[in-house]
Amino acid sequence: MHAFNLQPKKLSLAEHLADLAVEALIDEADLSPKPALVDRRGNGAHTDLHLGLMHASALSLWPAFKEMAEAALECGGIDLPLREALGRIGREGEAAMLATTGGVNTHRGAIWALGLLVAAAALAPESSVASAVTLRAARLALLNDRHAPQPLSHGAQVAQRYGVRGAREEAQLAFPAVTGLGLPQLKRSRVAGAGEQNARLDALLAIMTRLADTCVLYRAGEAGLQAMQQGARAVLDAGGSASLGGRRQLHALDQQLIALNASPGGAADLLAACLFLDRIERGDGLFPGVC
Ligand SMILES: CC(C)(COP(=O)(O)OP(=O)(O)OC[C@H]1O[C@@H](n2cnc3c(N)ncnc32)[C@H](O[C@H]2O[C@H](COP(=O)(O)OP(=O)(O)OP(=O)(O)O)[C@@H](O)[C@H]2O)[C@@H]1O)[C@@H](O)C(=O)NCCC(=O)NCCS
Ligand SMILES: Nc1ncnc2[nH]cnc12
Repeated sequence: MHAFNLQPKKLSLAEHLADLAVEALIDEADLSPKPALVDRRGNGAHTDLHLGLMHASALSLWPAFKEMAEAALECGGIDLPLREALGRIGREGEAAMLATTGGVNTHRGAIWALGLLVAAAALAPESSVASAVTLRAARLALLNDRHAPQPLSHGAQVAQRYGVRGAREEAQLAFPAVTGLGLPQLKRSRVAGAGEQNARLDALLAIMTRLADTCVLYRAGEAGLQAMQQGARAVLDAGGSASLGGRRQLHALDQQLIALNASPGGAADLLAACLFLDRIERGDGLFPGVC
């Protein structure tokens, strides 16, 4: 074989979906300036995370996403064996992530959301509208994985204390923060000429206006959640990330959330889900070259 083989590699559908999921995670991590999150500027409200670690974590998840898509293709329908296979692969993915990051939780919520969406996309590649993919993902999330451990996670603790819906319910409801807030805002900002990076920031902010982000609640309580939701609303009301007024509000929100130690990690995961669905919906090279 030639040292430089410039022929594009033919990807299987599962490999292609895994590529799209990892690209969505890397695009989310790189997007800047995100309030209190890790980005190209720095570590936001985090002491144990940095951009290189987010990239390494995203790359470590490629085999898990590929395996989830393969499991869906093999099962061919929404049933308990598929749900339990996804749970097992998801837990293995979490272990690979923790081994890569030295024990830091970088993408737990993203494995859950993107894992379900990758499987849902593989189940019916011809039905790639976001609302259809998220509905299939919800049907998977509603099935009870009998082997799932029941740890007292941050999300579970916060759900008990504040009675909010977390990552599990977001998926079971077909990702309303993504289909009802993030994706519509992404499209609106693009149409308004905001530019791609600003449109993605606006999508993140739209998600933040309403999400009960259990990371924020765990770290900063209800005051932190209120600051996140109201601050995100203020950026959008001031004209969004592409406007000077919006940028001033965004800077203020970044400072405020860092001071409160309130990192919106759940919203960041859902932005990655939004970018994944956007690519699938637009068919960005989804099937050409895929075997
Ligand atoms: C069903 C699970 C999602 C478990 O959910 P649960 O709520 O019980 O567990 P958590 O461990 O709290 O993880 C949920 C993660 O989801 C993100 N998230 C938060 N709020 C929402 C929301 N409203 N909607 C959607 N997603 C949300 C968030 O992930 C991001 O934050 C992570 C950092 O969070 P945290 O651990 O709290 O970290 P820090 O505050 O930084 O901790 P310290 O440094 O202070 O210690 C980061 O990783 C982002 O990803 C939540 O963390 C599901 O995970 C599950 O059951 N998994 C088992 C395997 C499985 O079945 N997989 C299925 C494969 S498809
Ligand atoms: N960019 C980011 N910063 C911090 N936590 C995250 N969880 C997912 N993406 C994140």
